[in-house]
Formats: sequence, C-alpha cells, structure tokens
Amino acid sequence: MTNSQVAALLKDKIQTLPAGDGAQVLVGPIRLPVNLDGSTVTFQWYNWVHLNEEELADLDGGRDVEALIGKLPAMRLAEGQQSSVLVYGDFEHQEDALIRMHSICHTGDIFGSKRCDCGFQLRQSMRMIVQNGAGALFYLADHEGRGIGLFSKALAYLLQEEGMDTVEANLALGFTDDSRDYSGAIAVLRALRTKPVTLITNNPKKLEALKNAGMNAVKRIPLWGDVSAFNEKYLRTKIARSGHLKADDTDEILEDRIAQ
Ligand SMILES: Nc1nc2c(ncn2[C@@H]2O[C@H](COP(=O)(O)OP(=O)(O)OP(=O)(O)O)[C@@H](O)[C@H]2O)c(=O)[nH]1
Repeated sequence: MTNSQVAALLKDKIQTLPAGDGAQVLVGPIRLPVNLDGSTVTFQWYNWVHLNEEELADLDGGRDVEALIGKLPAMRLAEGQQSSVLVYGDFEHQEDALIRMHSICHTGDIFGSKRCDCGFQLRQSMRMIVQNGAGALFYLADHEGRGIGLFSKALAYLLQEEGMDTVEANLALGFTDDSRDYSGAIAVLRALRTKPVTLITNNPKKLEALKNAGMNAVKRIPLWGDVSAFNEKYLRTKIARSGHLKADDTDEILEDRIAQ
C-alpha cells in the first residue's frame, strides 16, 4: 500500500491544532474498550504529538497527511513520549463533564508504587468520569516527577531517603518544585469541548492554568485516598509546601491511616 493510500484511510481522523511554538497533531477518536474493575467500559481515545514550526513546514502546516506518514519512521517517536486523552460519553455536549489532567507517574501508574497516590488517582478518576456519564482523562506524558523526568525523579527518591522532602529534593537537583506545562492538553481540550468542565484535582494550580488559558473551568473536585505509611509524608508535603488543598475529609483520611 502506498503512503497516499494509507493517508486516504487516516486523514479524517487527523487534525492539527495550533499550540505554542507549533501545533499538536491530534489523532482520534479511536474506540478503546477498557477493563475497569472487571467491567468493560468503552472510551474514545485520542493521541497527539507536538511538532514545531519547522517540522510543520515540511507537512504543509500539518495538512499533508501523506508526508506525515512518510516521516514517521524517522521521527523515532518511541524515544520520546506522547500524551493522550481518554474521552467518555458525550463529552462535547453533556452539560456537566469531569476532566482530570493526570501527570504521568511511571512508578505509581504502571508499577502500583505506594510512595505516591498517583495510581489510585488515575483509576479513581476513570471511575468518577464514567459515573458522571461524560468526561475526559488527559494522561500527560511530559509531566513525570512534576516535570523533572523519570531519571531525575529516581535521584529525588534517593535524596528523600536521606531525609529531604519532595520539594527539597527537586530544588537540590536544580529544578523548581513544579515545572509542568498544560498548554498542549488545553489545546486538545479546546478542540473537544467548549462547555464548562469540572476538574478532578487537589492542586489549585491546575485549575488556574486552565482559567488563565481562557478555559471554561470553574469547579474542582478533590481526590484524596490510598494513604499508607509509604506516602503519608509525601501527601502531607503536598499540603504543607506545594499548595494542594485539603477536602473536608482529608484530615480524617490521613488520621485513619495513622490509626491503622
Ligand atoms: N519530583 C517528584 N515527583 C513525584 C514524586 N512522587 C510523585 N511524583 C510525581 O508527581 C506528579 C503528580 O503530582 P502530584 O503533586 O502528586 O499531584 P498533582 O498532579 O499536582 O495534583 P492532583 O491533581 O491532586 O493529583 C507525577 O508526575 C508523579 O510522577 C516525588 O517524590 N518527587
């Protein structure tokens, strides 16, 4: 099959969204049945890659799908990471929709590490979105370790074992506490929905990022849980130093753990 024939099959599922110093090339929707607590739930999955202006110029601003197909092997995409979004229900039209901007956590999301609450938040937010009837889970691949990358997060973990908290460890390695950027995800959200969204997060900076980008994000639902001896300090540091907001029952959730 020629690149032109492949492009003809795919072109209706590929769009280019202006973002920052280039654009996101967004692919989807793709039907994705997911095992959620033993039930099969079908999401619509979208994936995107950021291309800079120079890369876009070779692709007629992203419109030349045939040229894009031809370039894929040389782009070595497996060496970087691409973000994606799982969409559920009538995300474009339902009045109330939940979204989660989930920062990738290799250790928590994939291995089930108990040093953080990320794996719990990932699964729980999927449940909440399905229960709500419509929503979207953005899985942000360039956010590892709050933007420091997996290798640096490994070093930060070692420094934490020497007594530093998460913020001190990031600073000691020459980073800020939090260098995450949401502009790519926001460009995609804008293409998928313009009605208001409610954000699942304990982090008010995420809501601010959406609001500052002009998004219709007014509400926030907290998400605390899966507290254990392994992540209690991490969770308390989030509240004490990183500006995460407690919910009405957060103290109870933390104290319950201690009583166990
Ligand atoms: N630098 C660093 N990053 C960590 C550590 N533990 C988890 N992370 C990363 O933190 C990110 C999640 O950020 P959190 O601060 O837990 O939570 P948040 O995303 O700001 O807020 P929520 O929306 O409430 O989850 C993920 O990318 C994890 O990889 C750690 O000890 N050090």
